[in-house]
Amino acid sequence: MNSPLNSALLHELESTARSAAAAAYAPYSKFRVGASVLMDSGRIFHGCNVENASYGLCNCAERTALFSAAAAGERSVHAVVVYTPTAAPTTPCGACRQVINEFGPDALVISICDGPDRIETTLSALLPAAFGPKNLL
Ligand SMILES: O=c1ccn([C@H]2C[C@H](O)[C@@H](CO)O2)c(=O)[nH]1
Ligand SMILES: [Zn+2]
Repeated sequence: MNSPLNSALLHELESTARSAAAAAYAPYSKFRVGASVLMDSGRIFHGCNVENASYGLCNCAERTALFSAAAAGERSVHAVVVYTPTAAPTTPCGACRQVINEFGPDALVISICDGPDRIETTLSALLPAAFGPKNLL
C-alpha cells in the first residue's frame, strides 16, 4: 500500500506537518519539529516533538503523530510527512522508523524543511529487513 498521493492531499499533509511544529515542546533542543500521518482510512493526524527534562524521554513528532492515530483506533499508515526547521530535509530517526514499521511497513515517508529540497522515500528503504509484527506470528 504505497501508491503515490494526489497533490491536494500531499499539500494538506505538508501544511499539517508544518503547522504542527508550532506546538512543539522543545525547550532543550529548541528544534521544533512537526509531523502528519495519513492513515489508510483517509484520516490525517498530526504531532510535534515533546521533550523532557530527562532528555532520553524526548518523543519525536513522528511518533507523537502515530501514537495519536493509534489512540484513535487507527492501525494502518499510508504516509508520514515530517517537517524540520532546517535548510535541508532530514529523515526520521531509528526509533521512529521502528514505530512507523509497526503500523506501516510499506508507508511513504516524505521529509520537508525550510528549503526547496525534499526527500520522498519509503519506510522499507529507510529500515530494510525490519523486525516487526510478522516475525512474532
Ligand atoms: O525527525 C525528527 C528528528 C528530531 N526530532 C526531535 C527530537 C528532539 O526533540 C529534537 C532534537 O533531536 O528534535 C523529531 O521530532 N523528529
Ligand atoms: Zn524520531
